[in-house]
Amino acid sequence: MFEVPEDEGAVPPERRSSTPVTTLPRFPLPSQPALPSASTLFLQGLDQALVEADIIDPAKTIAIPLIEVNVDPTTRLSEKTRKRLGELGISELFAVQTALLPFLLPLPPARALLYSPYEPLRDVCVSAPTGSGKTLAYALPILETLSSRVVTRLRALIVLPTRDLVSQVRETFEALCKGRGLKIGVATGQHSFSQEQMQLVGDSEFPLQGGQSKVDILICTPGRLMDHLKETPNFTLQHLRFLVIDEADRLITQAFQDWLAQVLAATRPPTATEALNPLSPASLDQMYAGIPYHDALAPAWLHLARSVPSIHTDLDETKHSSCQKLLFSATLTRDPSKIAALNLRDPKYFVVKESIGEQEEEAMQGEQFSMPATLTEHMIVCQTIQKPLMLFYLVHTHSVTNALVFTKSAESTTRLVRLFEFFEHAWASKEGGRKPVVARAYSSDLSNAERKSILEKFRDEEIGILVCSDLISRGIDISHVNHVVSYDAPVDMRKYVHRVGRTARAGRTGDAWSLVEEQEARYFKKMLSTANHLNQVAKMKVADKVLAPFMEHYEDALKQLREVYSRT
Ligand SMILES: Nc1ncnc2c1ncn2[C@@H]1O[C@H](COP(=O)(O)OP(=O)(O)OP(=O)(O)O)[C@@H](O)[C@H]1O
Repeated sequence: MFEVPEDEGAVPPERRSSTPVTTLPRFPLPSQPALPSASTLFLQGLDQALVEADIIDPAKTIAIPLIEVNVDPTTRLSEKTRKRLGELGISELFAVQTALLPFLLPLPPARALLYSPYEPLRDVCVSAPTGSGKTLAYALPILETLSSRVVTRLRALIVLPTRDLVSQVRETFEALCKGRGLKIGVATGQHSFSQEQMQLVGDSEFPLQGGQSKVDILICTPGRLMDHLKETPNFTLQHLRFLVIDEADRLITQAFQDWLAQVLAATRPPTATEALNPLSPASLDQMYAGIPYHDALAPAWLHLARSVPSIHTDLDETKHSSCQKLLFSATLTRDPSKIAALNLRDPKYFVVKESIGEQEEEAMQGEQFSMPATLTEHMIVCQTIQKPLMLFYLVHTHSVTNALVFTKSAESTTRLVRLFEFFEHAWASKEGGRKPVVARAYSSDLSNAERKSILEKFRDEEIGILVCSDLISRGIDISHVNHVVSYDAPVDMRKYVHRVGRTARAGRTGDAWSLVEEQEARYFKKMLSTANHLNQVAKMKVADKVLAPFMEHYEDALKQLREVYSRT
């Protein structure tokens, strides 16, 4: 039996033996491995490409040279495009554009091919602050790449969550592509389905394996895209070179008709087995009803052509779809399960944000949001009853006009506008008959034509305050918005980021004000602090005596509002 070695110091002197005891060698106690850092733990399970994202400094710009060279090696832009940008008043590339253009426009320019079946192109995910120029970051590479096309085919598809955004992005493309011969179409359901079909594919008498298109670039909402995929003869995505999903985090969570899976499937060539299986949607018989010839199939679809004898050899290389997926958002999800649904091909991530110290990075867990550097944020905690007063106070003490005011519903939007009008008329007459500040509601209750006209009036500064629901919290670009007021506090950080991002765009300054009811304050602060953003929002206290001058007119306005509602 072994004698258990004892620590000499722990044995009383009377029990210590004079003969040395043979002790077993001591081994170090098992030690705990050092704990991984908080940021390492957070990154576990994330796509490696996301971990290795390219971080781009938001302050980075590159001047667009006007010298006469065909393709400028730095910006990768052709002379025609640089000239056009100059005419549009754009003289430099913003940070997100400085990174995307070289990546998407390879040198020499001849390599910007319309098809790349043997060298699959890498997909791209971009997270960049609101107003940082993401639209041009994809519109410019699309324009430059498609300029080399001879035949019109549907080669770029841009999917956006709302009709308003579709028409905004269309305007950008039309301005940019002027004189370049590229045809741009939209599909949002604003026109009748047959009208849209005519505009997109024309008169399709008989099915063509290669499809048919009257547009090179299609900008659409997912719902109408699905309708065309299912029901428009000869509408095909096989020639797509670019699939852009803008406001990607919102769109990929929209389950509508399983739109994403269906669109992705339509960009992939069917396997030979799928093509021969009469039950498969990709079946040749179903698709082409036995038409014996093909009409310009995309390279990766050529095996479907019945008129082309398919002789397989060991040297055959797999042909890939040439479609490159580009995902954009100011709040792009880092949730691996959601990203997985996109089936990205060797994705490259670009993140535009201030680089921060290692220690700060360490302290950050969870989703990170980067805001425009030119944005100033405030929060005012108040009682529910005081919120209208706070709005009047902001308008008349902090000159909050050219402002978007966000409420939680279309109904509260209408009510607030009525109250504001009653107050404003009384207040303006008190101030010697000056013109009252005009407020209008912008909500889903209005028709398209009404919404368009209201937005135009707001752009022309005939309307000073646009009270709206979250319908326009994403993407809408109105340069003169100086203020954003969250009259009802946003319920999550994403909403907050997109709302406040309607101001401080393209390097301009802007202010965001959040009115937070006392009972919501804890939740709101927690939301900001989880996003490591609490310190960036200044807390403002507004004393009762500052609000007192507005009180009388506010009470009058409330009385008038009550009368209106009791009558209706
Ligand atoms: N290089 C540039 N020079 C000057 N203005 C630019 C440049 N790039 C974009 N802009 C302008 O900046 C504004 C914001 O651009 P854009 O709408 O693309 O932002 P965004 O990043 O998509 O924002 P959001 O996330 O809110 O949709 C637009 O008015 C656009 O014309």
